[in-house]
Amino acid sequence: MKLKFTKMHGAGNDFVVIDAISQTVDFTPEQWRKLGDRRFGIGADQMLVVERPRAAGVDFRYRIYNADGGEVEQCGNGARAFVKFVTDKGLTDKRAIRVETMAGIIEPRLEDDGRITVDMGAPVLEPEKVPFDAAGLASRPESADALWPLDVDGKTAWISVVSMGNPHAVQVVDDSEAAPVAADGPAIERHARFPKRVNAGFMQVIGRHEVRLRVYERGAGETLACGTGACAAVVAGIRRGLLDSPVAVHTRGGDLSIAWEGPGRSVMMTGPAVSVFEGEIDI
Ligand SMILES: N[C@@H](CCC[C@H](N)C(=O)O)C(=O)O
Repeated sequence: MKLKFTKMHGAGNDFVVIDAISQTVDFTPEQWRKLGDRRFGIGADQMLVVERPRAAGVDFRYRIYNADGGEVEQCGNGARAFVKFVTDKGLTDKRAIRVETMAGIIEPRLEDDGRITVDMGAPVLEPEKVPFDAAGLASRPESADALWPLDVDGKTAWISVVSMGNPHAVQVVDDSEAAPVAADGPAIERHARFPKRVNAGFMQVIGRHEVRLRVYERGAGETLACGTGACAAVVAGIRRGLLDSPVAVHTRGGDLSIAWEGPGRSVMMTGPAVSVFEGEIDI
């Protein structure tokens, strides 16, 4: 079949976005992998699928597939791309949209300056719900957070665990550019203590309102930016007493602004979304 798509990115985290309202989309993991493949397909970190809603009181449903073909719960940069897509395609004229994801309902809003703010919901901080298997580990209390010792190829990484609908392990490093993202990222992603695998964040604190962040993403490898990773890192930094809201998060692909007023409150993420080109592929 011929599939119409739009290639987009949010701070360099790139997406193939597909309208599944006007097209039938029911692909195997192999087909998702082909779409995400940078040599044999289109190439993207994630594929985003826009569908009609299932629940009452929401505008759309959107689904997320990693480049490895697996469907996942949440994608922060993708949520912004989703808003630009449905707006540009004339699928809605609302500026505030309610959208179902596998992780629940999120509420993105198109700002006057073209950036998009997403209410990403409240972070989940209980290790077992991330999920993280903490059995037998002694945590190190740090301000309101608990750091967990994770054995990574014989070294100990002290991590915070946070779910933004999807799982994150965040560690603070002295220099994010020198951090062992390529070496340690895959080992953390598939560490036995994370039964659903995990996104591994490496955060350098620049000041109380500013960090640099690199993320080795579950199912995609290191990306130029990770929206939920930025939310999780800021939540961890605030809980550790290192940061105050709002926080500017510098990634290799651009900047995001993250605000969080504390436990039980939503994390608000603001950033760009860009359309790059449209196309059609045989799939
Ligand atoms: N790039 C995303 C996260 C996409 C999903 C992630 N790789 C996972 O498997 O949880 C973002 O911007 O949040």
